[in-house]
Amino acid sequence: MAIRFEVLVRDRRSGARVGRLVTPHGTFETPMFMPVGTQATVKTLTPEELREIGAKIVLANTYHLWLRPGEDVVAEAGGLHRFMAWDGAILTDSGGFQVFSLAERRRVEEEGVYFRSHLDGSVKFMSPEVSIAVQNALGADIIMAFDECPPLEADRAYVEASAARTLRWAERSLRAHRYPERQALFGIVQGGFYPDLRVAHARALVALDFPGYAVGGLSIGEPKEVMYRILEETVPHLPEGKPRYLMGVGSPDAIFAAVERGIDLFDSVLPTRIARNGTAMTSRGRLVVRNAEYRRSWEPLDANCDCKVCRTFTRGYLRHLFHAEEMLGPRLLTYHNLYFLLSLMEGIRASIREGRFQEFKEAFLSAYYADQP
Ligand SMILES: Nc1nc2c(CCNCC3CCCC3)c3[nH]c(NCCc4ccccc4)nc3cc2c(=O)[nH]1
Ligand SMILES: [Zn+2]
Repeated sequence: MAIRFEVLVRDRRSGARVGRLVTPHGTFETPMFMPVGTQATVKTLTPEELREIGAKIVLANTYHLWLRPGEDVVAEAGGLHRFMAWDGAILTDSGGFQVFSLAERRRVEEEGVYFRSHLDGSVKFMSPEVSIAVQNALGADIIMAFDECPPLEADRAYVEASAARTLRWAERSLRAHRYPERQALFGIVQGGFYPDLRVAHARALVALDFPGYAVGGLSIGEPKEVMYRILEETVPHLPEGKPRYLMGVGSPDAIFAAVERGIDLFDSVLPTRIARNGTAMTSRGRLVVRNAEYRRSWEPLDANCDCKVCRTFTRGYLRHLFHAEEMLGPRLLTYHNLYFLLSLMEGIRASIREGRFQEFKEAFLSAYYADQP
């Protein structure tokens, strides 16, 4: 078994649960947030810093690494873990979503997707077989089936046809997978915002007996209530004893809502992306360090955070770094934002264990969104 998962504690008032996920590169408890390291690096941080902040599993991207440096190069280095010197767990996305969100002029066929590389404009072709071969070469502990995430504005007919094709692609992904004993292949549930299509797709994927399941096709601009409703309709049809991964979600409110609907794993570029733009996530909401009000502020980013950044630097200094365009600015905010999210996950796990998840959620969200309308 490439991975083992077991539910340790169930919340009595919601679908929230604490689980334990065992991988060849470490064991950790869920719910868990997975920092995104698209091009084999969580931007600006070293693997040692990732360990310091408590990261247990990071994401890398098939699409990017296939185009550059090439999966053959990474394989020659001994695989992703050796290449990036990260001995924790790694999950690679299948590249489907990135083709649809990055490449220009793409064409989706039964065979796969033709598109132009965003790097040099050359014509490329990606399919379940190509995606799985690349993910097998990269060597991540968890890999994803090749899927299509339909655009937000797709109509029911398109979504239905796309989900049916994604199901056929899921079967092709399973057949193409060469190392099921050491890389766990997760299926990805699609079906747009149509509960009946979601349930049918979930059941069909469950019949294929994947070791874990992702809920895809969400967090693409739909209202949060729509996402929450789709989770309510979909998650109950996924096996209780297998991990559930909600793709592309990383804001505190959405994380809480998804945890209480039974989600175990999350990923988002949000904390690292806004950090590089100078926005910190703090216990009292977002804080834009560039603001003039912090020019002479000698307090930490977050008085309730015990991370190295909050124990060492002040808001005034961080504001200066961003105004001076010093590279230390994005580094320090990335370090803090990931620490903040990873400690939020620790708080969620503890609250589920102690039967006070709802209270923890209300207290955290009222402080985090206090000043916002
Ligand atoms: N295969 C697949 N991947 C999806 C992803 C990518 C998840 N992160 C991958 C990492 C691997 C490397 C890159 C990312 C998604 N990300 C989002 N929303 C993110 C929205 C967002 C965008 C920017 C900022 C914040 C939120 N929805 C997603 C749906 C799917 C999907 O159906 N199928
Ligand atoms: Zn901090």
